Amino acid sequence: MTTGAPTRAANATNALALNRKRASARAGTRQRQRVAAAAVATPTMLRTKKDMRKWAAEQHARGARVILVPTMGGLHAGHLSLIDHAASVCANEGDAIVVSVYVNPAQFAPHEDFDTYPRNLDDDVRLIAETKATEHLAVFAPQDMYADEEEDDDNVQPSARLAAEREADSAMPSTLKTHVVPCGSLAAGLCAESRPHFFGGVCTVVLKLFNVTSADVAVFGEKDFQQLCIVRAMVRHLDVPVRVESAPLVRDDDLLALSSRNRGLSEDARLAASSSLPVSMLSVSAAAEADRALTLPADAPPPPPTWEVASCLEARIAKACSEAGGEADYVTAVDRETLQPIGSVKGCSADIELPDGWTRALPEGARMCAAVVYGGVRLLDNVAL
Ligand SMILES: Nc1ncnc2c1ncn2[C@@H]1O[C@H](COP(=O)(O)OP(=O)(O)OP(=O)(O)O)[C@@H](O)[C@H]1O
Ligand SMILES: CC(C)(CO)[C@@H](O)C(=O)[O-]
Ligand code: BAL
Repeated sequence: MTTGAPTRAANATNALALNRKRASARAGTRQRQRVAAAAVATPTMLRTKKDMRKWAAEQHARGARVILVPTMGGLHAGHLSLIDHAASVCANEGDAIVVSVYVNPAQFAPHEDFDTYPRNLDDDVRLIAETKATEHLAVFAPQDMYADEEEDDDNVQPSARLAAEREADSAMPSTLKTHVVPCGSLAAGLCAESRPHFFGGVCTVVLKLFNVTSADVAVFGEKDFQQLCIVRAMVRHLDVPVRVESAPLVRDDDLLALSSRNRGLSEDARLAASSSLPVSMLSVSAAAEADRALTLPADAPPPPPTWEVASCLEARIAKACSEAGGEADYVTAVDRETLQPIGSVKGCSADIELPDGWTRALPEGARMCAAVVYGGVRLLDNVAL
């Protein structure tokens, strides 16, 4: 950045400090809730769709709502913040929370990390139990997610059933003939470009989870911003009777967005990632916030065109990441509702000279989204602009 750099740097530092303060306040809230609910029992384990449906029916029969927190396991404080959000923001007294733990084969391409994705159900259940989020807490870790119940009736030999479950749990099952594939611009760019199969797999399993859990409310994290937008759209377009709630992105102490895949980073890759991706993202976010508050003299030059500002910010983040050894899959400023890019298709130089207050050219509701690969691990981040 060229002009006003000290102010922007100070703002970036403040934003980082604020982020840490918020994280610690959230941890404090969680701690208080744990103390308040210290007598709560361990969660109910549900391993089949049938058991899940029975538990949900029992909750509804006593007048409670079912709040679903879908995850793929490998739980960390980002996931726990969703459970906190479910308990402290979404739930009324007596409502039930079910956390699903399922590594969904349908959202992985054959060359992706399905086999090595972190799986440790015992640890996950322990962490969920420690939240003591509510008295009515369950873990749904299905062994028969893609089993076809029409075919899978009581006459099926146990060995055949086991084989079907293994298939369903280890690869995209050949029996799955119906998929939910989101179309349109929300599912056209960002992650969909390098993972074209991804959102079809996500929507298929999320709709199945909504149906099997009979969820009234479901909580998703803003860390997976495009996923959240696509799930919201699916619910609207297919009239799914579930209220979708979102919880803010949670960062680790080194500011990296918490993610199950972070545990695949080597020490060097972790340092490279944390020193470039979140720092550059939070800096541009802080710069945009500071510029909006800036009072410019009447004779100040007009800001450059929107596309140029957005492209320049993208280029600066991509440059910071690549200098640290990251490989940007995308760094794209989008409208937060439509996910339409607001930069230029061609992009621009990271070093372009721009006047004071220049990020004011950005439209309301712009969001910077990025996916960057460090040491073979693909990390997501996004910030408001
Ligand atoms: N750091 C985070 N802050 C807020 N929500 C998060 C965070 N990490 C994950 N979530 C949310 O948790 C839910 C389950 O995500 P998932 O189990 O895929 O975890 P993940 O850490 O995102 O894993 P991955 O490494 O595969 O991206 C999603 O709604 C996701 O947005
Ligand atoms: C929503 C989800 C649990 C579906 O498998 C997954 O995509 C995730 O963990 O974000
Ligand atoms: N949270 C994203 C899950 C995935 O990458 O498959």
